[in-house]
Amino acid sequence: MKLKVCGMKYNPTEVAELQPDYMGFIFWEPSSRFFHGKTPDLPTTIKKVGVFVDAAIDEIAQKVEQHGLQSVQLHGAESPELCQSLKNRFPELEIIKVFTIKDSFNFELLTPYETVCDYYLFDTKGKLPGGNGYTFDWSILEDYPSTKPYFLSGGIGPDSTEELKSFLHSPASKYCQVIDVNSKFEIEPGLKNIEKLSEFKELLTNNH
Ligand SMILES: O=C(O)c1ccccc1N[C@@H]1O[C@H](COP(=O)(O)O)[C@@H](O)[C@H]1O
Repeated sequence: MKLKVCGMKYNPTEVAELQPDYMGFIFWEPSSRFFHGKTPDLPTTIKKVGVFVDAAIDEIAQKVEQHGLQSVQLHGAESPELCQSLKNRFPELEIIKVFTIKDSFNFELLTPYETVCDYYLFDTKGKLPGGNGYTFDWSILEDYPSTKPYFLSGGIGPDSTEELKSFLHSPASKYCQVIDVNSKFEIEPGLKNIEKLSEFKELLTNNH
């Protein structure tokens, strides 16, 4: 099982030393984890993800080039057309389209995105577009109708380990490829708790 650590701000270099598979930088200004400045160079084994919320395609494209992003996480109501345009401009770019879940989810919403994105990411619906720190009922994913790999996200923290272990051994996780963590591994927004992340990574490695 792969790991994405999102919301880099104050200590990305220490996070990179843990060798997660993905590291996310939030390019949505209202976020307390908004990243400005130069992103660090990362080992080639770590994909650099830019997180956007309803940004214009030119802004996304500019950030892809400026920061050498390998992936973009589209966390708003981005259309399938926007995803397709990004693919046309950057054929190698991984496109992760986010869908938020509350008590239930209409999986038909995925259909228009099946051919235009590489991954889905399931997060919990909350007041903010992301980074709310709440989990959703993962058993909803028992009805996942696609074969596209997905990221599991939303409020996953050090206390989620037992629940996560049981999810990862259930059929609902068949297409789950990445566990995405953010606010629950922080000392303050954007400052990640390296010790807790290291323990969590160990758990993921030992379970898959
Ligand atoms: O973290 C933020 O501030 C944020 C703002 C806008 C869009 C996405 C954001 N974070 C993403 O939200 C999910 C879940 O985070 P959490 O575990 O609930 O804190 C994660 O993918 C972050 O990338």
